[in-house]
Order: sequence, then C-alpha cells, then structure tokens
Amino acid sequence: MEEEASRHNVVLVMDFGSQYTHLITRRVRQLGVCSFCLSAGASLDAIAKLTPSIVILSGGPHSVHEPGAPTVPDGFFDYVREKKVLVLGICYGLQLIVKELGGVVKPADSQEYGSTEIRASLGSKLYGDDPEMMTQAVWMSHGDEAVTLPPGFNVVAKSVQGTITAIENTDLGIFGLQYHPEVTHTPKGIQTLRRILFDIGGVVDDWKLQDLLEEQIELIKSAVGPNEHAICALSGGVDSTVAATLVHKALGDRLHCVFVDNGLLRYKEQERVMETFKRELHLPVVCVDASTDFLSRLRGVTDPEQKRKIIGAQFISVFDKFACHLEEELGKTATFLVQGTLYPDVIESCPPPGSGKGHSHTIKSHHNVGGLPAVMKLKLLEPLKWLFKDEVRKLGKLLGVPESFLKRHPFPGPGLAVRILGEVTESHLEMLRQADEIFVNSIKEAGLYDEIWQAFAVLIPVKTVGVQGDRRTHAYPVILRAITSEDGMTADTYEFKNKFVKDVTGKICNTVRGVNRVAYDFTSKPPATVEWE
Ligand SMILES: Nc1ncnc2c1ncn2[C@@H]1O[C@H](COP(=O)(O)OP(=O)(O)OP(=O)(O)O)[C@@H](O)[C@H]1O
Repeated sequence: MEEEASRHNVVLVMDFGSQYTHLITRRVRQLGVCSFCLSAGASLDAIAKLTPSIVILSGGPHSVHEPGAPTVPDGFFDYVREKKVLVLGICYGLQLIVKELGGVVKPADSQEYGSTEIRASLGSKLYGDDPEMMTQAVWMSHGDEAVTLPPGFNVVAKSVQGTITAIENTDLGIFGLQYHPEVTHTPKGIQTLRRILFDIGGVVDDWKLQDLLEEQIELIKSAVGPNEHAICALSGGVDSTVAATLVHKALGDRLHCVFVDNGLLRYKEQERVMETFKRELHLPVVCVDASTDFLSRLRGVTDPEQKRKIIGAQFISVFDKFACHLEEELGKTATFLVQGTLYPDVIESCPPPGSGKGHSHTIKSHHNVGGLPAVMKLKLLEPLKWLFKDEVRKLGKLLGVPESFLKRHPFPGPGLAVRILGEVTESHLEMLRQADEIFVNSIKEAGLYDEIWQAFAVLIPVKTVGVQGDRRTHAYPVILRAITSEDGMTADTYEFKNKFVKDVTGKICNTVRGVNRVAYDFTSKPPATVEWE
C-alpha cells in the first residue's frame, strides 16, 4: 500500500465502523483520486507512511462518550496541523473532531435517520456561494449531535430541525459533515466531496486504472526474477481470470494456470471456460479432470462442513500435484502464486473498530478454496488487492477480457456441492445442472441477467408426490434463487413477474427427469445466506 501511495495523492479513510466506509473510498476513487482505508486502531506511524493529503474520519455505530469508543491515535491532530493535511469528519467523525478539540457532543433530543433538508450559510469554504448548494436534501443517521463547537470552528449548515450539520475551521483545514455525502440519497454529496478534494484540498485526479495496470505489470516484472515461475488456480470467475491475464502480460509463459474440473461444475462449464481462456485470452492453462477423485471422496457424505473440507483438501492435492508436475517434467519450480484477492477481502480481515484489537493486513485465510499446501511456501502475487469488484471489471475490460465473461455471476469454489443438500450424487448433479441451465438461460433470454447479482437452482434431497402423464411420481423439488446485491454482503430477492417463474417451472418439470416441483426462494440476506449450504 505504501508503494502505491508514494506515487499518488492519497485520501486516507479512517474506518470507525460505518457501513458506508468502503463507499467513501470508492467515491473518492471514482473522482480519480487514490484512496485507501485504515482501521480506526491504526497507529500514527501507519497513517504517516501513506503520506495522505486528506484524511476522512468515517461514520460509525458508536457514541464518542462510550467507554472504549474508537478514536484517532495520540498526536493525530498535531500531525495533521504540522503536515497541513486536510481533515474531514463524517457523522461520527465530526463528533470525534468536536469532542477531541474541546467542543461538546450530546445525545440528540430526537434522533435523525433518513432524508432531511439542510440550509447552508453563504460564502463558507465548504459550500462557497453557489445558490444551488445552499438548500439541499441530505442523508442523516445519527443519535448524537455537536452542540458546542471547539474554538476556531464555525457552523456552516444546519438541518431544518436545527441540528448542526456542517462545521469548518479554515485555519486548521478541518471540516465536518453530520450527514453522509457518500450515499446517493445525498444527491449533491458528490459535488461537496469534489469541492473538498479539489478546490479546498488541492489534490490531483491522478488515479487511473490504465496507469495502475501499467504500474502493476512493472511491479510484477521486477518482483519475479527472470528465471522464476508463477502458478495460478483459475476458477473461471472474474477475479482469478483478471489477475491471471494481468500477470500473464508481465510474465508470459512463466505463468502456469490450472483449471480444475472437480465434477461439481455447471452445465458445459469446463468447455465454455477453457474456450475463453485459450482462444480469447491466450492464457497458458492446463485443465485437470479430477472429477472422479472429488466425487468418490464425497460419496456418502452429508454434513455440509465435512463436504467443504473434503473439497478443500482435494483442491490442495490437485494444486500440489500440478506444482510437482511442473517441477519434475518441465524442470520449472514455481516460486509465486497468483491470487485474485480484492480490496474488500483485505479490509474485511481487519478487526472491527472498537474491538480493542490492533489493525492487521492479513488476508482472509480462506480466500483460496483450500488454503495453500504448507510445503509449497509460495510467495503471493495479488495484483488486484487494492481494487473493488467494479474496478476489477473495468481493469478486465482494459485487458481485453470479453465483457460477457466479466459480467458472469459469482460461483462458489465448492461448486454445485453446496447447491445439492446432503449427499452429492451423479444423478442429483445431472438434474441440478439441467434445471440450473434452463433457469439461467431463460433469464438471459429475457434480458435480465445483468440486473441480477446471482441466479441459480438448488436441489432438495426429499421426494414429493406429483402427477405427470397420468401417473403418480415421487420426485425431487428444485428451488430457484435470484438475488440483487451491491457486494454480496447483503442481498435482496429479485422479483420476477409471476409468468416468468411459471414458464421456467413448466420447462424444468417437462424436461428434467426426476424433478416434479419447483419453488422460488424469497428470503433476503440476512436472515438467509446466498447459498443454501
Ligand atoms: N475449479 C477451480 N479450478 C481452479 N481453481 C479454482 C477453482 N475454483 C476455485 N479456484 C481458486 O480458488 C479461488 C477462490 O475461489 P472462490 O470461489 O472463493 O472465488 P472468488 O474469490 O469469487 O474468485 P473468482 O472470481 O476468481 O472465482 C479462486 O480465485 C481460484 O483461484
């Protein structure tokens, strides 16, 4: 992160636990400025290493008066004054500034959640004199409020209820917004962020994906010695594919990719994915058909955790054999492993603010399906680890990955095994593949695929009674699930027209032998998860 930061203006977002923290970082990046997040527990040293031009203190669920409430490190305000770093506090961040610099924050008489209107004073640094900005709708979500400001601060906007909603101290370069400028419910929020970044903070929009791409290629070239090799496990998903395509640009044939057919893939997945890898991306990829091994080890196993463990161990064994094969037959020792780790994986592995635990940069250990075999001791290449999913898609486009591929719905590493409840058998796999293909194809034909985050079928291992062609049947039910989501962390049910679901139901029952009933899953996440197992 420090290396990346040294090449750009940096806006650092300190995370105090708000659900919108990632969004602040993304908004800043959308404005073309390099932005990173650090957890609230980060040391002053960690902050200084990034040499930020601006620090944004995020919102958060705490009250500044709670014992152990997260705060900035000792010496933070001296540091920003000395280095002339602009500070913006959002919601909890504003309250923290007020409290730390000698003002008063109190529980609000009436808590404000949702949209409200604010009135700004003309001629402030934050809002300037644009009449359009003087009255605006903003999104609030707070229980405490600032009632007395620290010395040198001015109120520059209030809500119609009279709450202080924007403050500034232009001498110190410290600003605060009680509302959330980063959410779309604050329509003029992006203009305010732009004003803070460019007009007041004077940063330059020098964060461009094309530059990042070239920088990453150079970095990989210099990190991997001329005789060293890298391996990459390709799932056919967006992340590993974009990561491999990028690394391939740097290393050429010193990158060795493996795609595992674990017998748990969707209908014709192996053929479709290999076609894209080879014909369109020209990636050096070996397809290992390990389906017999995976399926025989899963025989008779019904416990979901046990199933996942077996699959993870099998993946490790295949990766291990692949590395040995490279070494023994081609005399090439792989010293690097390419992974499609994304920025949310890095951020999520940090302890939550207020938990009392220090900041850490450990990557989620389960990012690769089985974990790395300990003996392989490979160094990691993670060229996407500073990017969000939407940025990875854009990068993929720059790299020439076909758009249809970049828009594919996420698919779990353990594959259809988590969509067949209980034991995974060949016949259940066959039924599920067909039902899933009919459902997803119908969605594509109806032009709905890109509106949906994920759509799939699930097979339930109980038999229900039916009547097909004058005969009673005892066959399996299939559940259809389709969700919308921003990032997979929360999800809503996708609402099809009834006729669409009825038609798909008819097609499945008429063509998939062994299925006589179809139901649609209306549960959001939470309380359910996306996958059934
Ligand atoms: N069938 C497979 N063959 C080879 N590698 C795989 C396979 N399935 C998963 N992997 C590896 O495990 C990683 C994590 O799998 P997971 O399903 O959690 O993917 P992900 O984080 O969504 O990434 P992607 O978008 O690349 O699938 C993948 O990025 C890939 O490196």
